[in-house]
Amino acid sequence: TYEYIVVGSGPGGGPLAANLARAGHTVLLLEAGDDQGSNPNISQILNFNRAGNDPSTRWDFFVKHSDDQDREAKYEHLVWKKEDEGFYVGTNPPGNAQQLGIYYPRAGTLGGCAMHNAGVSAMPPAADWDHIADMTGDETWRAANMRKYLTKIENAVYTPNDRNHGHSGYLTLTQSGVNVANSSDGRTLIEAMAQALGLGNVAIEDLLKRDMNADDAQRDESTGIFGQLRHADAQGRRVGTNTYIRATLKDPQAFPLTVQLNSLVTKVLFTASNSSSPTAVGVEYLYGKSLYSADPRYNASAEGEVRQVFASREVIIAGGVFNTPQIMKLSGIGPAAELEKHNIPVIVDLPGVGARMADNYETSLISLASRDLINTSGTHAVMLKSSVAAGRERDLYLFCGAFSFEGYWPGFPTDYGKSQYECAVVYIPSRNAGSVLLRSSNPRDTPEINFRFYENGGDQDLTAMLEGVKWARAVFQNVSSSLGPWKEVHPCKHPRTDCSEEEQKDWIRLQTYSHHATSTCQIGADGDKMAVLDSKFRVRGVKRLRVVDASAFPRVPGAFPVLPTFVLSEKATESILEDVRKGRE
Ligand SMILES: Cc1cc2nc3c(=O)[nH]c(=O)nc-3n(C[C@H](O)[C@H](O)[C@H](O)COP(=O)(O)OP(=O)(O)OC[C@H]3O[C@@H](n4cnc5c(N)ncnc54)[C@H](O)[C@@H]3O)c2cc1C
Repeated sequence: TYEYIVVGSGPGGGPLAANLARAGHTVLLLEAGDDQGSNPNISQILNFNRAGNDPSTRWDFFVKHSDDQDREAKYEHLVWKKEDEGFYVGTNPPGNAQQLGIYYPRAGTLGGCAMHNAGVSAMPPAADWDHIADMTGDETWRAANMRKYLTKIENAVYTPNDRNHGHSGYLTLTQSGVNVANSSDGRTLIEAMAQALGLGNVAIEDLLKRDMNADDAQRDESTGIFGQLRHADAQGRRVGTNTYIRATLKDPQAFPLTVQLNSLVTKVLFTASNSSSPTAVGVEYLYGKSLYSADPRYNASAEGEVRQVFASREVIIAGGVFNTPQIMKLSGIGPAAELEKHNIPVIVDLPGVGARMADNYETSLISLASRDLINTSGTHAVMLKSSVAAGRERDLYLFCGAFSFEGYWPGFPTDYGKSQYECAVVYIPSRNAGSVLLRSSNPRDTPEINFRFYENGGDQDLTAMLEGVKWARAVFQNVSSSLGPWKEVHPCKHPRTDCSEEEQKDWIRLQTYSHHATSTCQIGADGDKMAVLDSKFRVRGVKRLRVVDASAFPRVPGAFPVLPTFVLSEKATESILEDVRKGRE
């Protein structure tokens, strides 16, 4: 028995477990994967594409983007399983290949997806935090209050003298900054972008030092070029979940944290399933390597050992956006009809579990210069406001550089050679139309995941994304140097230059990808039957159970969810410790 059991070690659960232990509580952190923190594919942030393909951390999910079979079949990187068990990627599969779906990577490892992501670290607009305060009436969610969690956890080495940032937290943030401008070709392109933004003779170095997380009242409306921030140190080593957990484990006398790896939690244990207020008392898990079928090393005949462990204070679920709702449903918390279909006894009928999933939409403009680009390294960000931007906030986040990234599939990304340059376009406002449903009651099966892209507000969203693409295209066309003429790879494939807006929108609609899913166990208002959590992360209808991960956000926070999830973890720590102080159950 431990005081707290935390399930999952990503940016939600990992720091929370460490924080509770640092506050003197006994904590068991259960993680389905193992520790690859010393594997260079994982530990060096710029190896993120290698990390995403590394079988030692990879969890392969295959999802749908819509309910429309024809549309799904046109996705250029659709994944199939061949007869020889290998993957085929494309729209013309060999005979007898089985359609798996659209690849959506997750990391099943100590540190969660913060161990294979690109590490881009952006605070959301104030409106995203204020939305939670407005919905729940809990004023502690106001953006003005949430800033303190960022300054507590961050070590903003890129801005050492800025007192509105923190410099002693566990989360080192670095900026790709001026390196990007060190090559003449990179510089030429950024200068063309500055020109397109009407920035006149501003020094490129100054633009690349702009802080997208500045504590500035105008921040959410300010557009233009920014340095890309990452949770990594100056040597490019990933910093965050894994490093913070390891640092906490170094002093077991002071910090009573136990990390149990290779432990797939299968359900939460309750006092009595027929009680009027069921109380979480522990979890059941399978102990063994690669027990989840998303793991490429999965072997169905290795069944693992069933174990139980108990919590005297609370159980906290932080399995990530797909696994948290799966664990909740397997435990009897979810839509009653779905649970009954799988013969799972209902503890609480909570229809919001696994519903209203959201994600940022992402597309890309890739073009090939007329010659190889020289010495271009790194990426920078450009934030824009489209014509459909709600209120006054910027709604497009572009990251540009000499790379190609077109979404995910086993073996991603493509490489169009040394002349490639891309601006990836992330659309910030998100829609909640997706779902995570149980395929079966077997905890080793992956759930059925459907994002239902563009189901709500699609035209408006596509208009905004196309504007991002058109902006980047105009930059390429206006670069006055030996780099042109450019050959566009997509959306308007060279040699065509006359694609209509509708054609381009159709291409974007079909080929949009994503990797920032959130909101499958949302915080919501009292009285909202779809709300899964209250504003203190407590699961409604049961006692001593919380969810602390990206599932909890009512919508995707800004353009990139990882930093907000680190912040959320800090807020949850405070809520839990406050209950201890006040002697609340
Ligand atoms: C390829 C990729 C790139 C990304 N790039 C960025 C980026 O640059 N910037 C950004 O802001 N965001 C990025 N993201 C998203 C971001 O990393 C996630 O939003 C964030 O990690 C979510 O944190 P989490 O704690 O909710 O869950 P996760 O990070 O998914 O962690 C969940 C953990 O729980 C464990 N777990 C799951 N089920 C069980 C179980 N049953 N028992 C025990 N353990 C379990 C998993 O193994 C995992 O370690 C990216 C995501 C992906 C997939």
